[in-house]
Amino acid sequence: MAIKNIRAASAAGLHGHVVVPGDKSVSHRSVMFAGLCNTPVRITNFLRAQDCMSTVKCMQALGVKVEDKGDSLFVCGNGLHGLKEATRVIDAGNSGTTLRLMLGILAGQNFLTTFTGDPSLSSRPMGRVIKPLGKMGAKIVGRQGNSLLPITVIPAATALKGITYEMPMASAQVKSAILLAGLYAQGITKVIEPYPSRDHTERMLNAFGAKLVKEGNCVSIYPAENLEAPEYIEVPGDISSAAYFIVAASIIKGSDVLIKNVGMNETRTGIIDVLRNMGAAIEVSNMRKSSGEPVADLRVRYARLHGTEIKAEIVPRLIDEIPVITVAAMVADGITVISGAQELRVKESDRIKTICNELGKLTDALTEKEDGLIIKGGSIFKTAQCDSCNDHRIAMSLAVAGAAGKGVIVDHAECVDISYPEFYTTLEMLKNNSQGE
Ligand SMILES: O=C(O)C1=C[C@@H](OP(=O)(O)O)[C@@H](O)[C@H](O)C1
Ligand SMILES: C=C(OP(=O)(O)O)C(=O)O
Repeated sequence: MAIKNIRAASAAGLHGHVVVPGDKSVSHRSVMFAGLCNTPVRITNFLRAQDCMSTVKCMQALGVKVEDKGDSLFVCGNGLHGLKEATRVIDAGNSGTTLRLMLGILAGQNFLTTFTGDPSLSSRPMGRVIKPLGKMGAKIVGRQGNSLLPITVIPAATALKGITYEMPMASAQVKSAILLAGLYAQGITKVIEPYPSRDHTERMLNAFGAKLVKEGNCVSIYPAENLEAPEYIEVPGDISSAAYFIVAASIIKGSDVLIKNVGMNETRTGIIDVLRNMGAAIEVSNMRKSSGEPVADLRVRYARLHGTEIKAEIVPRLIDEIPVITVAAMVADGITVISGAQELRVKESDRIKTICNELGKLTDALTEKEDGLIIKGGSIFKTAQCDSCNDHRIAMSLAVAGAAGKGVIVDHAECVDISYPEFYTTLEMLKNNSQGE
């Protein structure tokens, strides 16, 4: 499936209900942290997509037993100090989260590990975790002055030491890598971020008995002797996957869609705040907790949207949703300006460029800025053949734009398998449901 032909939605719009798959960030962490315990952990609603499977293979290579029994994933580790040296180079695939968090876990081990990855991951900056881990005493080397894959973690001569680190960017991956290394360090490790990023690591480590203290944008972790897992973890639905249907239902006339079991952690709900601010009709109901994370059902109906301004402080709360928010802004009345989003340049693709080049084939509305975009709303959609550039979030955003406009052909469409393998089937199902179902 190298090419996918997405047809425009009918005049009836999108209808029906969707249960989005498990959250990617929480799935990664569940298998990593469970693998650092010495009692078995059952994980339900684990995201079986390529990125999370990279994490599973990584933990298996380090001696952790992970078994998929259909409805649940069973993880059985050998304790916080029980990881074993892998016999081969470990492939982190396309997943930045896998590689960066694993570097944090491995920084304090007394064995050697070498990582590789796909061409996209091999061009993404890793100095942002290697530098602070180096300050803690870790020995990590890589290509291009210890900044790119392949990367080797060398056993450190002495124990890691806690540091206070002021992060130059708001990044949950960098924060998490340092906090994980902090579990193995002597003394307290403190991380300060410019703006709050997703806090799944802090919540889950806390539930596993680690001592963390949060004060504003600063979080400290104490060294741990061991981690104690709950018997089971239920992964909430991924709001980043729900985002495509939240936007599609908001911009396709006649739509009325119910999205069930969506993770509502407030470090992730920036998209709801922004779309509501643009006039979207999003109703939240059935708010509850799922293994320490808030979840809810979302009813989204078509509404006329207007342009907005998205600034640096909210960007970490919606970083992965900016490609699809751009699609909403292309339809909205007036101008939308996105600033402070330069982190998009170091994702699976340079997302600012890819958005402008590929979504730009469907409209004249987009202007590139160094740190974001200017989007002229109310634009006429054309149809075109566009390239996802092997970036899953771009592929799904192109599909939403095609469904909302005049259709689109997506090249390298199969990359949705990174985070949402059932995406195209679900979109077609919503398009085919008759109105008032
Ligand atoms: O910690 C995580 O699970 C993630 C953090 C974000 O990356 P950064 O922390 O690099 O911004 C996000 O883009 C990525 O999809 C998942
Ligand atoms: C940036 C993403 O993931 P990662 O950094 O884990 O590759 C993403 O899923 O959009």
